[in-house]
Amino acid sequence: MVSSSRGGSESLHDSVDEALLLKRKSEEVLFHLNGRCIYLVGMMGSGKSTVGKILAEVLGYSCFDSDKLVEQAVGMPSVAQIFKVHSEAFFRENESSVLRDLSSMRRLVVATGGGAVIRPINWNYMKKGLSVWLDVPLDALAKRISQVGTASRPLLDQPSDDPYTAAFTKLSMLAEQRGEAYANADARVSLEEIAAKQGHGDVSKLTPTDIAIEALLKIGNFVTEEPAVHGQVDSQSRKMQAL
Ligand SMILES: Nc1ncnc2c1ncn2[C@@H]1O[C@H](COP(=O)(O)OP(=O)(O)O)[C@@H](O)[C@H]1O
Ligand SMILES: O=C(O)C1=C[C@@H](OP(=O)(O)O)[C@@H](O)[C@H](O)C1
Ligand SMILES: [Mg+2]
Repeated sequence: MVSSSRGGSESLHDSVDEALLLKRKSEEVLFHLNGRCIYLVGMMGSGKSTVGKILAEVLGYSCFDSDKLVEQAVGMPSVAQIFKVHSEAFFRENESSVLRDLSSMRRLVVATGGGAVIRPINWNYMKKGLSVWLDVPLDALAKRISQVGTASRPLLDQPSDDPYTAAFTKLSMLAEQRGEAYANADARVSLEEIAAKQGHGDVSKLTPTDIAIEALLKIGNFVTEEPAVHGQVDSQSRKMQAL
């Protein structure tokens, strides 16, 4: 579990509170999910792989990272190498095959690659489950990526004296090209909204656990508002049963 940066007993209480909140929220959504998979979408560096692991753990789901599955399928150690030896188009074909295979499975959290949203066929696969967009301001993405480096992200990997500005410029171009593609997701988790709710407005203070809690909240809103799914009881029927 990722704890906040505060120290001593305050930090311990925060961690316990977060863990309890995560558990409670996951129990609330599990019934309505009825085994459906969760697909995390969002730009490079938005935290899909990191938050995916937390969500899978609390939901008792398995976590898969589509980039890793493409590496396995192709038999190469990194996405960067696949782009270099083959091409982006080859990577995208394999990414779609991986998403197709995953779409017939249940109880998975899938951290997709940032570009998975651009192919309509991938949405056919992801719509078998529930998709969640991690919406992170470009400035925060560029800061994260310039800290960890771009070696594993070939679309951002250009030599530069100013890694932050280089990442920011390229991410802005990609965001423009991808337009509204991320907004096809069933639920949106906005880091700006979470930071505003916490009263500080600083997205860099949000832990992956904060984001996972918000994701469960948004998933909960989606699943309780959708029409009843076959074999499931909708929220109205549950209220009636409780009377
Ligand atoms: N909430 C967060 N705050 C700070 N750094 C984060 C947060 N979430 C993820 N990171 C870091 O940002 C980088 C990108 O995260 P990752 O989960 O790999 O994103 P994605 O899979 O969306 O590209 C990683 O180094 C990760 O440790
Ligand atoms: O946005 C993209 O087009 C890409 C995102 C990467 O995944 P992450 O979003 O996990 O970094 C990876 O699939 C590849 O480098 C291309
Ligand atoms: Mg990732």
